Amino acid sequence: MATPKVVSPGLHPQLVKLLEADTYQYSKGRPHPLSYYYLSRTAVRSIASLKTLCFLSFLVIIAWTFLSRRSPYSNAAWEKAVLQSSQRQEGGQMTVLVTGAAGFVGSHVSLALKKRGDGVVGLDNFNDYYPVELKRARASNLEQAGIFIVEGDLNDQNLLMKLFKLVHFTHILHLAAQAGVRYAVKNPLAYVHSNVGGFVTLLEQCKNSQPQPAIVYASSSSVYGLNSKVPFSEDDRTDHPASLYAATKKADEVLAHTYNHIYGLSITALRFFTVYGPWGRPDMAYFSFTRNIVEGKPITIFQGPHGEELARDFTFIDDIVKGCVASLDTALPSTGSGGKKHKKAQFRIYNLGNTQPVKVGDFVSILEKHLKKKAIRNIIPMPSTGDVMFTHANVTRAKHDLGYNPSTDLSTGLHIFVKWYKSYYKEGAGHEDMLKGYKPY
Ligand SMILES: O=C(O)[C@H]1O[C@H](OP(=O)(O)OP(=O)(O)OC[C@H]2O[C@@H](n3ccc(=O)[nH]c3=O)[C@H](O)[C@@H]2O)[C@H](O)[C@@H](O)[C@H]1O
Repeated sequence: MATPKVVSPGLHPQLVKLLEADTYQYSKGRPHPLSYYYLSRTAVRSIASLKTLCFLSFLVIIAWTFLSRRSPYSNAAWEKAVLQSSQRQEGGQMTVLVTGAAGFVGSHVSLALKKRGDGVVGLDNFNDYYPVELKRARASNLEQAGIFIVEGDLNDQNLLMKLFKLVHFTHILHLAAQAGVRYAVKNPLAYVHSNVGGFVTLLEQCKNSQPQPAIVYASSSSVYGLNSKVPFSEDDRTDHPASLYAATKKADEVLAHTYNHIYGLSITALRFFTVYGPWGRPDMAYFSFTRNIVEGKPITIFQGPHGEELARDFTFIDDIVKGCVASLDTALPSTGSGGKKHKKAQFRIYNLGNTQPVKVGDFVSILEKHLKKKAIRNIIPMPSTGDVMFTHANVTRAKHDLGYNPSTDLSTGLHIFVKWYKSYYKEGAGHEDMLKGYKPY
């Protein structure tokens, strides 16, 4: 092939040299090292490589930022905080993992355990079932007491593995759950995820631990469902749940039995009866009714099919805390290792109620007295969202085994709650905005 002629009159000699060199590629089949073609290709390639490098660096920075936010548990500071929180102080006998530590019951029991010297590590996913700011505020109380809350989900096997590798927990107080009876109609899978999936993930981790911890966990009065024998005793039938929430709590009880039977895990189920008190749950009636009465808004009171009033065995938080602590103190060690049970392990179920059911209308009257304000009562037929007509605990077994003795009557307990509510949500305290726009299901 003939070499193309480069005509270059009047051009700068350096440019002529380059243009001539550019023809080199035609004759030799490859670009001359001085050609435009070669130089421009090289420049383009360098720019492209630089671009790729910049893009990759950008990806790395994004991934690092994302992972470091999603997995705060991968750094040394996190491990130090967990270890510090797990340290026992003088008088402490156990090292407890409290799941749901930023929750209502979890935060109270964590503080009680820490106060007497036990090592306490919290775990909570800070979900937004009700305003998260309240959970953050509880968590900040715990932080001040030296309790670190790991932020993560129970279903995260890697997180649990890492946590159990770092700390030898003697006890697990498992209170994390998707709570609320009526919301289960709206979001059933949230209950399956937390109450069934999360519980099994935790049991799996405990079963594999060496040595295995003893487990105390929250069941619910709702497992009695349509049971009509009063008061409710632990041996009564619990196979007629009225809500999906209750069904998942019943599932927990049978799952717990299986792990106790096969793997020797020591397990105690506590059936809580409508727990109320300071730092409580905004989705529950005592809280939302208080808010509405204070704000002059109507409250909705459910009625049975023949106009009957519903009744609950409302139980004050301090009594529940005592029941939880006594259950941990009396829990025997698990008996398994290497995925096998070596002898029969402890399996217990207790009612933790107040033993004095109160009709919802009377409970509202007590609230009115403490709030010094009348409620606007809107009475409607009970919607078919899983409520039961009444609950009433027989606590003979808990009394005998745990020394459980509920001592706060509803009026005293609501007085304490109202005092807390008024100081926490007082105008200007900055907390009132937390509840704005929130409406319990
Ligand atoms: O012991 C339990 O196992 C459960 O207790 C709690 O459920 P409940 O007993 O339903 O409490 P809560 O909502 O305070 O309603 C109280 C009463 O007010 C009635 N109620 C409620 C709302 C309303 O708008 N109107 C009304 O009449 C209502 O019908 C009821 O009669 C926990 O939420 C739950 O997580 C679980 O732990």
